Amino acid sequence: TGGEDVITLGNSADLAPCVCMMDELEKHQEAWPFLFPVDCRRFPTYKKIIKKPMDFQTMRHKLRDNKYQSREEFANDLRLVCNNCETFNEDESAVGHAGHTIREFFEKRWRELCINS
Ligand SMILES: Cn1cc(C(=O)NCCN)ccc1=O
Repeated sequence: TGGEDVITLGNSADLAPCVCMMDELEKHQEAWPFLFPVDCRRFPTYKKIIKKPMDFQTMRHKLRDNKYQSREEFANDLRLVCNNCETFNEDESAVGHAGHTIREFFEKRWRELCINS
């Protein structure tokens, strides 16, 4: 009755770095394999092999709908996109190479956005 301690949850941090990163990811030259969910009609085995599909459109919708409780949840969805890509594609394939490029871009830029915010 008013005496309860207010517990502040550190993970409801400002999501501004996520919006900025989402903009940059969608514009990236190597984003093309990840802009929309993988088409399971073109790749019938995808849903069986990849248990948790993720893509940039889905991430953008989660941001819009306030589904991310923290920056880390957002970062982990991007890492899921890249891990799924490595599972399903050869490193030397066009899609596989794009996944490595997007991951390297993300990790470097994410540090810059989060440290200076
Ligand atoms: C992420 N990913 C994308 C594709 C693809 O071909 N996307 C269509 C682009 N127009 C294939 C396999 C895969 O893991």
